[in-house]
Amino acid sequence: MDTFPGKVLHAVDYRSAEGFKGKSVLVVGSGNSGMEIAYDLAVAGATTSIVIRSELHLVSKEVWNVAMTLYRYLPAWAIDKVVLLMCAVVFGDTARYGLRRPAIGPFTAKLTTPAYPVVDVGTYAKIRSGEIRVLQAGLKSVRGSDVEFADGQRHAFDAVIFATGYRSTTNQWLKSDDGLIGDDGMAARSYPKHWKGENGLYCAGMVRRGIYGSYEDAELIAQDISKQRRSSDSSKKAADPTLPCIVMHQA
Ligand SMILES: NC(=O)C1=CN([C@@H]2O[C@H](COP(=O)(O)OP(=O)(O)OC[C@H]3O[C@@H](n4cnc5c(N)ncnc54)[C@H](OP(=O)(O)O)[C@@H]3O)[C@@H](O)[C@H]2O)C=CC1
Ligand SMILES: O=C(O)C(=O)Cc1c[nH]c2ccccc12
Repeated sequence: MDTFPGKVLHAVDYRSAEGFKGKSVLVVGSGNSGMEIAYDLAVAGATTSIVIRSELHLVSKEVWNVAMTLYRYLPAWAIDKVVLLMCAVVFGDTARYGLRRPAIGPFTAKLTTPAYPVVDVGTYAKIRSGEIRVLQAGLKSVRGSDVEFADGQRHAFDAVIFATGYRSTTNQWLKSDDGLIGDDGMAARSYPKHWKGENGLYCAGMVRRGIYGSYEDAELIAQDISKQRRSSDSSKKAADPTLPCIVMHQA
């Protein structure tokens, strides 16, 4: 990227499409961040391309709301069938436009892997109309404003936005050796034994179980803190001077 003359930023620093109107912008990464940023850029009048190098499940907010509701009543494989059927009606065959679906169903994937579906905010309509161009191979090299892709395509861009995801920084600031946090900065132990460490250390939302997973952790932690307060009150001992510490992360 040293020779690239244009603007380069990571999604974390993206605020708006201001300054990108009329520019040719490459978005690298097709998670929820990349797909939302590509939409934002296209609406603002940027000539937008997005790198989608892997399979992904595109869903709509409405379809995913149904999936989350069905979780109380149906097993994951059945929810997958319902979701894929509804998505076929809403989107048609997404693979025609470079959005190939994984073999594993979207709900099974959410429960058993870190992969979360992409919730369409209007990006798909712009891909279908050709307003957003899909590039199906990763970056190979950059020479000046020319970007070469792994499939041999070459295109010139004025700006590149890396929506390539995040790493947890917990281990940079937290010294803990009780095995609560793993080397990757996420929970070391697996669900449902992941949330409570020693000496009032807890973690919430660190096992990639979505928004509802964070909410369950938060409830368990609040109950645990409240239980300890009650037991120290009843024995009339001085309150434990250790304050609880909660590490939170949404991924
Ligand atoms: N509205 C919402 O609900 C939103 C939710 N989120 C959530 O926040 C979290 C972070 O999302 P996000 O920032 O999108 O990150 P993600 O980790 O979800 O996605 C990263 C994307 O970058 C791609 N990528 C990584 N490295 C490269 C590379 N070298 N070349 C090409 N592609 C690459 C990945 O593809 P590959 O799979 O091939 O590695 C993937 O498509 C997720 O849990 C997401 O669901 C984020 C934004 C909005
Ligand atoms: O907690 C989760 O994993 C969720 O998927 C929460 C959720 C429920 N309905 C939605 C619709 C769009 C995006 C997320 C959700």
